[in-house]
Amino acid sequence: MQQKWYQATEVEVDSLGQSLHFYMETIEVSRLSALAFYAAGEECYKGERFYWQNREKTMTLVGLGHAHTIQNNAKENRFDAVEAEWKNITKNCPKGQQALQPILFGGFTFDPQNNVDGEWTDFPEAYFALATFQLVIRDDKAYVSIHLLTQDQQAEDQFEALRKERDHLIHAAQVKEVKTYTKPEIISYFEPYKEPYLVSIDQVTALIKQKKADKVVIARSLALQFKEYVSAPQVLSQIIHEQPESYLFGLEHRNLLFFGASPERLVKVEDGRAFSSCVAGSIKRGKTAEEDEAFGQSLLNDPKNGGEHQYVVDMIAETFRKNCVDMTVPDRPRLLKIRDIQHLYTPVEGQLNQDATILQLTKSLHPTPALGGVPRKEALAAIRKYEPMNRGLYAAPIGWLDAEGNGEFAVAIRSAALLNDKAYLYAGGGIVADSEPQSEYEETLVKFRPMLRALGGQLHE
Ligand SMILES: C=C(O[C@@H]1C=C(C(=O)O)C=C[C@H]1O)C(=O)O
Ligand SMILES: [Mg+2]
Repeated sequence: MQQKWYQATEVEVDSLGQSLHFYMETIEVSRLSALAFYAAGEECYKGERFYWQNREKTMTLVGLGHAHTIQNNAKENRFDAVEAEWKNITKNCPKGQQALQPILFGGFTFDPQNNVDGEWTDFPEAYFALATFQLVIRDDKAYVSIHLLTQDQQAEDQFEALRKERDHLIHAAQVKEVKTYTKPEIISYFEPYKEPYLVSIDQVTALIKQKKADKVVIARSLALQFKEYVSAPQVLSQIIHEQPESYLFGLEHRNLLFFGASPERLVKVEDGRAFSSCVAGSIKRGKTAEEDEAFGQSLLNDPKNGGEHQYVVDMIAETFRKNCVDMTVPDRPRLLKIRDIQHLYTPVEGQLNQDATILQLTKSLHPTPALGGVPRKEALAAIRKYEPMNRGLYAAPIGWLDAEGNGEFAVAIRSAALLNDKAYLYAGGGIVADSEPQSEYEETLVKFRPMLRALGGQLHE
């Protein structure tokens, strides 16, 4: 017999001035493939799906369909607006049982001041969804929830139809053979701003030498054209197999899938404890264990990378100091090794103050000097001036929160936007006074690699 929980609560959605009823039901199901569940939504829920898995693989989340979206273009107010609306919707939700929590998933774009047209045109500055069908796999248990927000007080028929649809989706995910997806076939590969990028590194280091900023993260993109349409499950399956040691994420908005495999946590909140990670300073992996070790040691001892890293530690530690008690920050970084690259890494944690929340921390932390720079204002101005693109969700916070204030946001690097038969990959690096254009360029090539591999390409060394 399946475990089953059903709840109905009344909420007010202020922005619409409406009173809504929130019906939800959660069942425990035998473990199923999260990707197969995602793929089961291919026909009916394209454009309204999301996928998430944390680094430790202890939490996997899939959403199909939108029971409700929270989106806005409220600039610096966007974090508060999302928080207020989510609080309103969930204020009558029963607390205490993690498995029954409705989850809000989405992201905040990197820079709401950026209006450069392209693949991110029309993408909201804050874009979050509560899924109609939510799959959560935690500690080897799988739960599927139905969420329905409606004005109807009598929604039994509607809810019954959703139960049928849920059973159909679970069945499809459980019985279909595990599909093996082929890699997309690339027909053209284009580095749109290679020359301007190299020039901009010199311009930014000049700016830094004139003491107008200390560090600025400059990024660029790579454009791919495929032979034919590429599907979301097809690319997600590649990163699931190829990047197991990273956060994995996919978020659909209309015909765009933003996806990636990031090693970097922005913030996690669990039962009142907050965690962040400082990840900055990079070197490639060695071809042998010995070479890898030697590269790692040289990264740990390199003053230029150490400088890039320290700006991040100082800023995240300062933010935690303001929002937490019992804060811990190790004295020196260690190495974070992932498939294609090694980074300097310093974890930070603390006990959250009463009034601090995951979205308030996200608001304060974004962008950290790992993605923006120091000072923040000057760095953002330099990015707007020297980066001829729109980052969209690249380098931005992406993740989830529940009704009790738990949640996690990753920094959406090692990421790409897929639009039908085209993809745009993004990568950047921290520029400090002694950065050199050619080695920064090569660092971005290494950072493109995870998404390029997933999309069927490879780099000429
Ligand atoms: C900006 C990126 O990565 C960031 C920059 C790093 C660096 O310059 O050393 C390292 C890790 C990330 O914080 C990216 O991957 O695009
Ligand atoms: Mg770097």
